[in-house]
Amino acid sequence: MILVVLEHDGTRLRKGALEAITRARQLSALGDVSGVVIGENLASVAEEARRYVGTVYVAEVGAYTAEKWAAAAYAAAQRAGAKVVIATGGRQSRSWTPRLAYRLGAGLLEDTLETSTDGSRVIASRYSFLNRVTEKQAAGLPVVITAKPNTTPLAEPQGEGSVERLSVELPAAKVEVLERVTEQKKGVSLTEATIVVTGGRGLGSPEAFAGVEQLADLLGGAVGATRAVVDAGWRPYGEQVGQTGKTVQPNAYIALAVSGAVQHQAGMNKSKYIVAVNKDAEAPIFKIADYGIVGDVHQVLPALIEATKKLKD
Ligand SMILES: Cc1cc2nc3c(=O)[nH]c(=O)nc-3n(C[C@H](O)[C@H](O)[C@H](O)COP(=O)(O)OP(=O)(O)OC[C@H]3O[C@@H](n4cnc5c(N)ncnc54)[C@H](O)[C@@H]3O)c2cc1C
Repeated sequence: MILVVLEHDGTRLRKGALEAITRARQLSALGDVSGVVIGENLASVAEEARRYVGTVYVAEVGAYTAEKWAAAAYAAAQRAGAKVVIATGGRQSRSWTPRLAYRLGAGLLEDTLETSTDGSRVIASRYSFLNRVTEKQAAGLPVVITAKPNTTPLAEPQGEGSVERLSVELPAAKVEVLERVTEQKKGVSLTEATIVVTGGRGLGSPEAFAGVEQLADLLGGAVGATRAVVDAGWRPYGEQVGQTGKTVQPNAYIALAVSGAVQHQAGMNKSKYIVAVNKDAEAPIFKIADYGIVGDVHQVLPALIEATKKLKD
């Protein structure tokens, strides 16, 4: 049996959960797929989840702590008899999956780009050594895997699974959460956005990002940035797209004054449509772009904003 720990936002499954289900289905030689939803008030996510997996285990354990998530995933893995556990890669899973792997006596394949099986082991590729190297790993069973977001197609619903409530033995908390303040983020999240508008160093200044933000807002998309821009302190690291930043897979990726270095491409080349604006016709980004405009971004971006406004009116 394969168990997928299904990430959600309290109401719906996140995109990363649908990618993790695809990963599980790709390993179907190792068993059927079940899932677990962990958190509080899980009725609606459990209902959605059962359209994707055979059994959905529901672990009502309250607000997040790494100990609770590890305990809930462990209980679900035991109940399901799972030898493979798959979760979405990210900050949160980096803290609870090692605990789970330890309790299961399992290997841990972290932040994998793709996974397959030779029948008895899971083979995975991932970036390592500060993302300078792509390496291939193999682990026997049991194994815990995290899948780097935006590397895998989203799963489609498949039938009607059952829902089972899980009783979880929670460890005594060693750390108490005294207060939790959630940042009110403007706009959509970069990794979940269907449109991403990314600005590169060729914009010339942090102020020029006002136009990037405006276009992203008009299109209902998110703002991305290259590492050159982040290193210069123009934009926060959370917006960096690429090998050492986020991987995105939107329907449309608009790259403004971005050269398209391989390390940047590693984070966006799976986008459905790529649109590039660059004054240099030889810029590498044009090699992967579906639509390209050779021109000065300071003229093209205002024109794009005006055209988008007109289309919306
Ligand atoms: C180990 C490692 C990891 C890395 N990880 C990442 C990563 O995660 N993400 C990432 O982005 N990079 C990463 N990099 C850096 C990467 O190699 C590039 O240096 C970076 O992507 C370049 O950013 P850029 O395209 O904004 O800048 P540049 O390469 O300087 O490109 C600017 C572009 O703007 C164009 N331009 C200039 N003025 C205008 C104008 N007025 N109008 C239109 N176009 C204009 C230029 O023609 C040029 O193509 C990494 C590098 C290493 C070594």
